[in-house]
Amino acid sequence: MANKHSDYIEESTYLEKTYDCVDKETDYIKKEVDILEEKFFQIRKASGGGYSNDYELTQHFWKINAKKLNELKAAKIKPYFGRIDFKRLGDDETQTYYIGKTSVVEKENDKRLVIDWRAPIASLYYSGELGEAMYTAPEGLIMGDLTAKRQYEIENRKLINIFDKGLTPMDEFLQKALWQKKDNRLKDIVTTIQSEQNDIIRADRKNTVIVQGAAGSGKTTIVLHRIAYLMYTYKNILKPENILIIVPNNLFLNYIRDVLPGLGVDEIKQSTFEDLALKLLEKDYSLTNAEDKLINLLDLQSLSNEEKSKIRFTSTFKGSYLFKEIIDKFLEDVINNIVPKTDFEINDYTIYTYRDVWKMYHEDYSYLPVVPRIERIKKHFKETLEKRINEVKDEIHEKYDKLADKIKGKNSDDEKIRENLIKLYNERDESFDSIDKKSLSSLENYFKTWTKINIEELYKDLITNDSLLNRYSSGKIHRVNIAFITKYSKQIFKNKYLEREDLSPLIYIKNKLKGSDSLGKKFSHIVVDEAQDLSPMQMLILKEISSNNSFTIVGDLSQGIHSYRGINDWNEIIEDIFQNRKTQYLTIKKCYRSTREIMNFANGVIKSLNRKNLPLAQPVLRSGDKPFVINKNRIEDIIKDIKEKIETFRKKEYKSIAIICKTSKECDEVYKKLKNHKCKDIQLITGKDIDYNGGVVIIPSYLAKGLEFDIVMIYDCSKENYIKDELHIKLLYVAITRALHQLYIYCKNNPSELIDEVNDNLYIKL
Ligand SMILES: Nc1ncnc2c1ncn2[C@@H]1O[C@H](COP(=O)(O)OP(=O)(O)OP(=O)(O)O)[C@@H](O)[C@H]1O
Repeated sequence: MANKHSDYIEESTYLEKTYDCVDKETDYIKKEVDILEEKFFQIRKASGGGYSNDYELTQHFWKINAKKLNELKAAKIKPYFGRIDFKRLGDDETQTYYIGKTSVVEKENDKRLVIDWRAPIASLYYSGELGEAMYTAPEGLIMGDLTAKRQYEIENRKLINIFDKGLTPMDEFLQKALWQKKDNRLKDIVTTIQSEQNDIIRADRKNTVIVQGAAGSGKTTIVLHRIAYLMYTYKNILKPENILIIVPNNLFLNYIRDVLPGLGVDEIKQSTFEDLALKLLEKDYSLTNAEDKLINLLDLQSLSNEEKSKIRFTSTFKGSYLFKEIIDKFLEDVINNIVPKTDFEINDYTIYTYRDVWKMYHEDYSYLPVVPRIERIKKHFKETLEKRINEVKDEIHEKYDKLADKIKGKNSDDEKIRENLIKLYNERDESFDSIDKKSLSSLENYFKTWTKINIEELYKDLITNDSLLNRYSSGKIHRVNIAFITKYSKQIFKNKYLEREDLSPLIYIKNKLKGSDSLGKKFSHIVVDEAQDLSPMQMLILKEISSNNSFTIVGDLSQGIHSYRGINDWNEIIEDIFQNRKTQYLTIKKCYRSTREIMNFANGVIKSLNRKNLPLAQPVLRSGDKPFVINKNRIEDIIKDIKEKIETFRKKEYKSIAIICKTSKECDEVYKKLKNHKCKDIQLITGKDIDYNGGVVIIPSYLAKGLEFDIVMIYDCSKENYIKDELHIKLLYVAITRALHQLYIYCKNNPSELIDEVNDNLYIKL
């Protein structure tokens, strides 16, 4: 216990002093907030609700104070959790640093009692070993000697425990955190960030950081902490509205929504790729249901294997780098054929020759994307038209002057000459008039002869046209596959839909033809979670809306249940999309979510994939029950067992229990059956836009991806329901790795081959 520690009295005094400071600071800021709120009221009254500079300024200070007050609220519970003693090379004295979620400063003497966990030196707390140590600060690498590393357990303003690195196992602290029961929200981990996680959180902002992380290794948690770190470290450069997080669905968005505000970061833009894509396209396309394709691929009856493989191929193709190259070639031809091979004429007088226009289009303005280029040329024409017409008129003048000279030189009487000259000059003036009158309409008509650019039509032309795809793919795709792609796409478009795989090529075309400005503002940092489900083409689009290639991309290929439209190898992204420029590839293997037994079992299942380049997750620390595989002859008996287990776990106060099914249809069936058995308070999640409320939930595994539950029961993992193919292996792996403490797998009659192949020492058969 802490009171047996030799530094207990000293540490307790420091804690009291810190609490004192937090209390005082809180009182001070509360008063400031009151004053500012009163000021608000007065300004509003005086300005009658109108805009005022003073109001903006007051609001700015109010926001800063309200944020600090929030941070102090957390500090009031626990002002710090760790400490390091560090002697900088060349210094005589060792300095002590207490580390907390937010800094605490003594106003009177400006003394920092607690430093923020994101401060450069705090990195030593997470990654430094006792002895020689170093960390990176804005001024460069700082070397020195790390003489102590300490953790504190504080409850109700009292010091409960002190752990010293080297004397007590530091894992104890982490163990306690991991044994906690989880509710419906992800939590921050500032007190227990591990060294390999710290490296990702603090990785160079300018790099494209790509992380392959095992299930439960903390990827989601880490990226959120990385954002908090970046916002703190680069507060003068990064604005929250310029940071973007891409998440798989809205359920997931709700699941992570407390973490960033808890770390003092607000107003970060978070979106699914589809929502973002529709905004970039500025059109409200109707999309086919995102999960329908997966459900079709999982259905073991409706489609033949050949059909499934073609559907998979079409999805892969639409998101591939190869398709990007095909689009490039196709657009090159479109762009080269926009300008008609004719002169711009008015009344047979050439205002601009085809050669002039060609030069403008292919040389003078070729630096512009084609749509703004055409606009620029139109503008140029309008600006110079009058001058050009005057030049043409001068030529006409000359022509008529010559004609007049001829008339004058003729041997006719004066009256005749006069008549002819009047006729000639009238003709000339009429011609001038006509040119003037027709100038604008001729210009318009001339541009009407240019090929029209309609992004949607261009895309649909390409993806539904066998000969175009054949021509531009240069034999890289088999004709049979092309025929399927075009037929399949026609069918979707006929029903006035697009599928999500169509969105990125459309944006790509828009970007190519209209330029990246047409995609709106650029982001200074983009985070992609569950990145294995995004295609190379989607990554390319994200790259287009990034101002600097500053990315944090995390995912797990073992969980790539959408691998038919996602990424199968991180090298595809590193080489094709980011072209090896400033990319940093990292792997994290340790799983913090599930017990060792659950993770060993999950590894047994994923081994069936036979992928040598996929590192297995390393289970750490916690040990619990082996997973239970429960075999019943009747579905009714499975339901009864699930019901009994729910009742038992509820009594044990587990906060989150999931029954994970293969599809939403299966979820509906289980839900009805449990209801018939009077099993109450169960939430059914099958669609999108839903928030998990905690407690018992029935959910398909593709929606459970990213989430976690104290107890997981997998419904019907029988031979007929889970076959040995890539999709089923990954789906089962995802379901298993959602469990923190206990896992039950139900099978009707016989377990799936995927379970049979796991070493039977790794689970208990019931
Ligand atoms: N250093 C840590 N200390 C305490 N808990 C941690 C730590 N790292 C991760 N965790 C916990 O492990 C669980 C898994 O984290 P998270 O969901 O971020 O992992 P993930 O890699 O995104 O998982 P998946 O890919 O399987 O969805 C969470 O409960 C998280 O709080």
